[in-house]
Amino acid sequence: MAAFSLFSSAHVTPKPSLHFIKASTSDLSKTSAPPSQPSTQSQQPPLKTRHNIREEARLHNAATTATNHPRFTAKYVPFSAIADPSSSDESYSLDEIVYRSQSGSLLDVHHDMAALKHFDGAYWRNLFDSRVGKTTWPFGSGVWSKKEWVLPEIDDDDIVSAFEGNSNLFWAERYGKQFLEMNDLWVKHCGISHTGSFKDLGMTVLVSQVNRLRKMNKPVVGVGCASTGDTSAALSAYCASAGIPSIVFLPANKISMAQLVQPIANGAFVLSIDTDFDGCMQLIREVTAELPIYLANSLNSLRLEGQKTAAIEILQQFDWEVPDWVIVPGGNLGNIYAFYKGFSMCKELGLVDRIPRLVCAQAANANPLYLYYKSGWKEFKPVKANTTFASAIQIGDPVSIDRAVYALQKSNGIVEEATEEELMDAMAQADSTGMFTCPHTGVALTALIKLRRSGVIGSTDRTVVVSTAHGLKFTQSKIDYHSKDIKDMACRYANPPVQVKADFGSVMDVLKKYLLSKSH
Ligand SMILES: Cc1ncc(COP(=O)(O)O)c(C=O)c1O
Ligand SMILES: N[C@@H](CCOP(=O)(O)O)C(=O)O
Repeated sequence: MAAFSLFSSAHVTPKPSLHFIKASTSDLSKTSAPPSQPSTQSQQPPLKTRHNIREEARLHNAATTATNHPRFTAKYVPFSAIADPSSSDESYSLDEIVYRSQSGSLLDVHHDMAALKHFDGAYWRNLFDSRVGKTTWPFGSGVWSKKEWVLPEIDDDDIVSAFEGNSNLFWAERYGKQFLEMNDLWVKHCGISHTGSFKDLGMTVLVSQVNRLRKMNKPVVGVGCASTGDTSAALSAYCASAGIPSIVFLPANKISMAQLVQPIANGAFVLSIDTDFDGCMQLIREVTAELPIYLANSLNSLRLEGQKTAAIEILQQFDWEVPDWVIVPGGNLGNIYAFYKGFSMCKELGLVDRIPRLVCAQAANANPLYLYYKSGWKEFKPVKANTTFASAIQIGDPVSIDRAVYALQKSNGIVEEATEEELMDAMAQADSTGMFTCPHTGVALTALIKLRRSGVIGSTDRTVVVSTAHGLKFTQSKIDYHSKDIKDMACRYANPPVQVKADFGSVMDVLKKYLLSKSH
């Protein structure tokens, strides 16, 4: 009770106003500089006199803030109005604490596209390319290197970043040739990241905005999420780095040990709740409506602004050539929309002339989107999600269902599903060619296998599979598979260790047998 009274004065979430609140004059002075090329090495002070990269950014911004460039801005609009933002006058400043529109629909971050269009596609391509691989604050991050398209108005000093993004786009040469007769297959390793999943891309944006809100004395005491393990890991790491309290709701016994230990190690307040992810999501929504805890799930559209940069990055890594297909595993369904948004902004702003076809891949044990797609988008029914090795997508009532449908319809997309055996076999096959994938990537690879077999994806189609988490977070599933310790699963690609006596003869015998099996 005492704890409750602590919050009573800050208890009420400020009422969303109908109109976008213009930044105050003091805010204006904080707005980002117009896009400019980062200083070259020779313009920088010699290493000895450099303070730190935040200070350098401050000095640089002070020197380059000019008035003859358009000011880039962004605001929340109802998701239902994204196709035609002028059809609704409902909008909110990103400095408001609001997650839903008046009618209860999702929100979207809408950028002032007219201002961004003052620069042509070549300008943006060159600007983004010029920032890759540098330590210039905050552009060393793959997310913040696209700052003008993400959170254009945030002060560089408020940004909380681990220089996330810029993840490896891996040419899956052997996997493609050996299993799929493909020569242009790529895996975007979003899991090779600070906390081991793509969630870092969105969380740097959300926690940076929270940092700004707290400096503005907005009522945000902590940040909270429901999670299947990856969102909570990212939230707790970024909050810990900024000194902001984080609160995570986890479904008891439904996430991997490696994921569970991440928020614990980063000092989050961890609630293990006897329900599933959908139950935790419901609870965090109720709690964040009552307490000054900012909601960090992808229901909050800020997250998707960071996640969309993975799509821009893919185009950049292909030297702005557009792949034919991008396959993304889907759970709460924010990410598939984030990819669509990244690609479509690149098209609208002239960086590329088309967008790829998107495939969303679900586990058959948690497949509400797949069922909806198969019904011809007639009727959406949430499902009770069953246990799956792809535990991070064990979600039956995805919050971003409308976003996902929009993304798929606009990209001539497809939804596929993977059984437990299919996803584990696909993961094991990929690993056997040198990757170390997570089961969710196994779901995406299964979608690819099915679409190749049916001829929908051709052998020369340039295809990107999005790997969403690091395999090291899911070692128990690999141990079970390679021990052939999974009920009703053949584990056809298991590679268990060979027990051998500690004498030369026994070791030679097994080695000769092995070498013989490899010699033809
Ligand atoms: C590893 C992993 N892959 C895929 C997903 C699916 O992403 P989304 O919820 O945005 O559909 C999640 C989270 O849900 C995840 O943690
Ligand atoms: N896989 C997610 C589930 C929640 O998704 P979110 O993108 O809405 O936060 C997780 O790791 O928690």
